[in-house]
Amino acid sequence: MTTLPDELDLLLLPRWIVPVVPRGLVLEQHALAVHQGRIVALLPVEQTADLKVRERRDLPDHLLIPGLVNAHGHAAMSLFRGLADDLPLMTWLTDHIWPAEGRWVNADFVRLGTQLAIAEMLRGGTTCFSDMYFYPDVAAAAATEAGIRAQLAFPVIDNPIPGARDSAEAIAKGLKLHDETRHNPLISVAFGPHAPYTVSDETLTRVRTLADELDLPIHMHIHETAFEVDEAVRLSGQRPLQRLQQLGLLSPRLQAVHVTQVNDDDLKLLSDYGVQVIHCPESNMKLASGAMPVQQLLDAKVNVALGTDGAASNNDLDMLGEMRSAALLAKLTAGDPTALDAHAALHMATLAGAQALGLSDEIGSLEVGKAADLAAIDLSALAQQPVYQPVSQLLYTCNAAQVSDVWVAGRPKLRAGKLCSVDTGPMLQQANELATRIRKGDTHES
Ligand SMILES: CSC[C@H]1O[C@@H](n2cnc3c(O)ncnc32)[C@H](O)[C@@H]1O
Ligand SMILES: [Zn+2]
Repeated sequence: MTTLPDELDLLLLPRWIVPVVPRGLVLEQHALAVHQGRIVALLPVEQTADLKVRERRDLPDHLLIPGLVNAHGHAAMSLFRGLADDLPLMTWLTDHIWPAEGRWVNADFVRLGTQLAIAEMLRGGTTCFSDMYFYPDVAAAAATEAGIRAQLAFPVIDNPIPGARDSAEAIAKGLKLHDETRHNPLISVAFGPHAPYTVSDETLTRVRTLADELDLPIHMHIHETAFEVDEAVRLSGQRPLQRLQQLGLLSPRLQAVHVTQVNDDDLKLLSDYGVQVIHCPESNMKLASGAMPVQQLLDAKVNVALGTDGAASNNDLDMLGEMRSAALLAKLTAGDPTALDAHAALHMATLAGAQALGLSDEIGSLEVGKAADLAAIDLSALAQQPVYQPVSQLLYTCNAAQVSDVWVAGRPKLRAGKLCSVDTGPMLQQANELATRIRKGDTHES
């Protein structure tokens, strides 16, 4: 047994611990010890009596789990929450979201929207998120300041975008961000080619070459709707996944987001190439984009992570709610109530997310040596009694409101339901002032 430090930074004593590895394990009468930002022990409570600790937290009604990993979103779009609802994807994007982005998105917008999204995510137990949005350098700074883990997928599109005149400039800026953040333990950077229908073969080839050279992930919306796939077949005779295979993009470093359209050939490609797949069930349902065949993918040994997508299409960033939606939708899609059980859904929202983002050596499960990214959920509410199985309760009765405490790399971010060191007042005031102007169609952007 490894020796513990003379004095531990933190000792947590929750009612239950679900470490996610090994799958299905629920520990009672156990404690988790944290030192210098890392998990240093998971041990029976009776072995903790003589331990010297700086802080000891009793969590008598709580379930301790790994921090949730939101594997896909557009954080700053929190400022567009509710702007355009109940529409299909392409109408939503082309008639509402893209015009609004062209008019309103600048560095200040991204700073405020990302700060707001981070506050919401920490409040709901998310300790790591993947973001694909404009001004990724600004989003990286907001994440660093808040002390949350993030993957920034810098956007690459064959059109001018806020913050970059063309794809070459977007790539140059993205690689600069990669260089500047290489020593930042909370930040990682990925290529973010938006979607098969907005990025040319030439640009995708450039992305693939650079991603191979630098060993960086590629994060992309793929096979989101039947329309996307049918249009690609109509125009080129190929499904997007076939095209990406030809261009050399399929690999375990590809993070394919949405993937609601999967025929047998697609399934084989995803499985053979070890592509990471990211499921966004609520966005897919709200835009009626389609339903990912989750159980089929899992049966084919494809890693499936979970994401909320942006707040403009979800409309929240609540990963516990997303887990429940994923489980319910998987059962309906498979016609099988055993599909995506509670432990499988928790795995999807934690370790599978970490694996998809290339971070599973560091986060995603409660194992000695991993970073202390943790969430405690209070299961004492009336509507949660009695508790036969805490993970069942977590999945089928909880949402963000029951998350009580959150740590990232051992640092407290939420304590007894209150965000630590974030004053949401000014942020909310600015967000509401901006929303008033957006609603009125104000043309002045300062
Ligand atoms: C290149 S920055 C991200 C870009 O993507 C847009 N977006 C948001 N949600 C979706 C979605 O579900 N599918 C495709 N594109 C989406 C966002 O508005 C930005 O323009
Ligand atoms: Zn998206």
